[in-house]
Amino acid sequence: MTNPVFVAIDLPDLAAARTLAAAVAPHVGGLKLGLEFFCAQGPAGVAAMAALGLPLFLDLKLHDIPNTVAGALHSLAGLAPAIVTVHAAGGHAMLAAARAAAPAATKVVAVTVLTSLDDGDLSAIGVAGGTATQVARLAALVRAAGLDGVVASPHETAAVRAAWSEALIVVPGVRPAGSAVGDQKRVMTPREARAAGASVLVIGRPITAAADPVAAAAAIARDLS
Ligand SMILES: O=c1ccn([C@@H]2O[C@H](COP(=O)(O)O)[C@@H](O)[C@H]2O)c(=O)[nH]1
Repeated sequence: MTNPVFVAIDLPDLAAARTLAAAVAPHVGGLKLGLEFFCAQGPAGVAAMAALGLPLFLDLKLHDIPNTVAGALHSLAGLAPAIVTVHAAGGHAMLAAARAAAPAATKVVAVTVLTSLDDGDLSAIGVAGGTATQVARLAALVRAAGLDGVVASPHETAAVRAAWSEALIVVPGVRPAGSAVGDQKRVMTPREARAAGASVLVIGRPITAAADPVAAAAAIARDLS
């Protein structure tokens, strides 16, 4: 089985990010770079991380008008990320424009409901029906727009998988037993998330903030194997 874990390297410093990524590389399936890294290091930093040789997931959560998102994806094309994210709430036209603008080899997946939100948070921003309903609604929209899959929490993964069998389901909010939950609200263990049907497990702080990140990554890989 390919290792489904993409470690979230949420650091602003290139040297620190490279050192950490190189250390855990034997125990993960890929690297996820997000806004903290990209805003500090830009495309050149991403290219330097790509040189480590692992598949790269560029988690920029693009959310703008279709023309602007398409332009952003054209600008990123030279980095050839394995996976890139946009926000499903951008709507059908934006999602379709994103897929059309990305290289064919790049999987474009859309964030449904952030794993840091719960039903109360959705209600506070005017979304009725709760997280499960909203994820299902947005996953259907994402599929209709021709994307490769979604980002969802482990709690909605089985339902998304049942409705969309070939989806790439990217799952953050993953916490090994005993790990601090932090700002995440919809979590499960790596093994539970995988059993629910996750394609990719995004794991950051349980590895990167561990006293021994290599041991933490190795333990997760062992648990999943
Ligand atoms: O809904 C989402 C979408 C993206 N993320 C990103 O995943 C990692 C999670 O890091 P942890 O340290 O394991 O909490 C982080 O980079 C987020 O930007 C998410 O958590 N939820």
